[in-house]
Amino acid sequence: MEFRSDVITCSGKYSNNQQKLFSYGTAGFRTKADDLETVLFRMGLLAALRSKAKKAHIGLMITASHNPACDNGVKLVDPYGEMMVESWEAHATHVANASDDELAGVLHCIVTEEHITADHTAQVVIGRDTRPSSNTLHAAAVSGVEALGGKVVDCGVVTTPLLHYRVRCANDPSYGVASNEGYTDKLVETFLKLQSCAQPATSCAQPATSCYCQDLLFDGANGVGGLQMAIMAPRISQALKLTIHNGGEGQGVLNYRCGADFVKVSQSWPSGVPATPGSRCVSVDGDADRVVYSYIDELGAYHLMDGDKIATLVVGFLQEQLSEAGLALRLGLVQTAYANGASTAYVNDSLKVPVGFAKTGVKHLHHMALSFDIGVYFEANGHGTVIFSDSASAAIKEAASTDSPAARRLAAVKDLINETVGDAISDLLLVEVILRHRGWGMRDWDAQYHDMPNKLVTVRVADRSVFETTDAERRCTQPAALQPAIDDLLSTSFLHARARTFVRPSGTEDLVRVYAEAATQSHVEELALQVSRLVFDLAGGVGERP
Ligand SMILES: CC(=O)N[C@H]1[C@@H](OP(=O)(O)O)O[C@H](CO)[C@@H](O)[C@@H]1O
Ligand SMILES: [Mg+2]
Repeated sequence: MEFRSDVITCSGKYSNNQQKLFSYGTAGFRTKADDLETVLFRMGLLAALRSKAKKAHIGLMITASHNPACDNGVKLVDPYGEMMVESWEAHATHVANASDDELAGVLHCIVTEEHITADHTAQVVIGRDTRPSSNTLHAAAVSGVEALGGKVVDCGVVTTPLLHYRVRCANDPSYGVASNEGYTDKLVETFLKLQSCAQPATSCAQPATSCYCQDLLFDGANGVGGLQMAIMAPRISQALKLTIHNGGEGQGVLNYRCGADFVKVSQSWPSGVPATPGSRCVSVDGDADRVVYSYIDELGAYHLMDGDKIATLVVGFLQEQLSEAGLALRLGLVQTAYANGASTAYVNDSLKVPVGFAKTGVKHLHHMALSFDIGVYFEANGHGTVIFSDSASAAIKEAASTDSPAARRLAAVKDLINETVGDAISDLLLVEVILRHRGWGMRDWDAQYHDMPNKLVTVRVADRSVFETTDAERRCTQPAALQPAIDDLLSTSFLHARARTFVRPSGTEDLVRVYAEAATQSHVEELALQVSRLVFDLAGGVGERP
């Protein structure tokens, strides 16, 4: 293939004039939007090459998720709607950082290494979020795809999970209709079907005694999730009465003091949503791939229901349905080190469902979840979904053709779930199906287990690349002196505090994260402080010592 320099810079319009180095991380490229135009053009080029390599539609999503409105980002999506394979992340980093003169050489190397031939016309499915910069970046990405003779399927302003769905359907029509309406229809219709057949479970045999409440406040983070929900809410109102706040129609600032990330990190109610005792709220993030719930009890106290609470609810439900349907499928949960220890203990000890631990970042969780017949995976921050193996799907389908209500419910639940990636809207509909089925109010759900007090803090160091971890990031191997010092702390001052702590470098920001969990809040505060100081002292902390 030929890469003429005027073509691969769009006659100089997309030149690399930057000193800045980009790195394709856990969430693709993510930084200040002003720095990204050439990167987006080049990701258009790369997406076209990936499409040629796979002879399939490839996805390109323009978003910076929960980051501030001034940021933006891009990530590529592989044919089945999954995150782009790790081996191409290095290609992405090389392409983004090449000088204009180097670029043709870098693209040639990719073509050779990946055995790409010119015979397939590239097809790239592009979506963008509501950020002001997304239009310009979209134009750059389209130009990149077209520069290599590729075709663009433009999804417009969509949630990240909708884009993943569109890519999957474009390559695998059995998954659903490849349009934005197809996604909406699939979720709406399956949800309504499930709500009508989800009778309260045996523990709550009388519908009259159900504590389930149909009223739900929706916090859209002032982003694209609110727009999508505005389309769906009227169509599901007979089963779920959603009131949309922070809806993304331009009245509030994206992700500012609202949305799933704000709610999880600050453990507080989102601004822009009326806070009245007894109310419950679901928050999604800026691109609607994460979801957390909150409620205010009758006494006015705030409660967070994070990704761990959602995961345990889903695992318990699936386990019960599998058993009722007489299906012996291997169900498992995948968490990260950030999962609250009480949630892990609940799933392991009470539900007797195996729990695996993966590194942070959904691609790692997704990969591990594939080892189960039905793999549930969730990050504590609310990003997660359920995936079904082919054999599990076939077994459920077959059982559903008999008159087993549980098997039919499982089959419908599988349709409601977006298996490609965590999907805030699909996940929240699933939560509502389960709560209604169980006849549960928020307190019932919350009572499954009680969170251990915990704290997540950050420390700035001169060079976070000196950190190395093992055991799903739960232990630090470099800097060498750090883990022994942490172990010493745990076996002395915190010996009887049921304490757990770990340190890992962020994959998305220039800092190191310290997580601490213990029996009491004061132990947690002290542990987080002591470990932060160890990091600062032993790993080149910069700025003020914690
Ligand atoms: C503790 C935490 O919430 N970490 C987040 C954050 O990763 P870091 O590598 O910790 O910066 O961003 C990731 C991408 O959105 C998300 O997958 C992950 O859960
Ligand atoms: Mg997100």
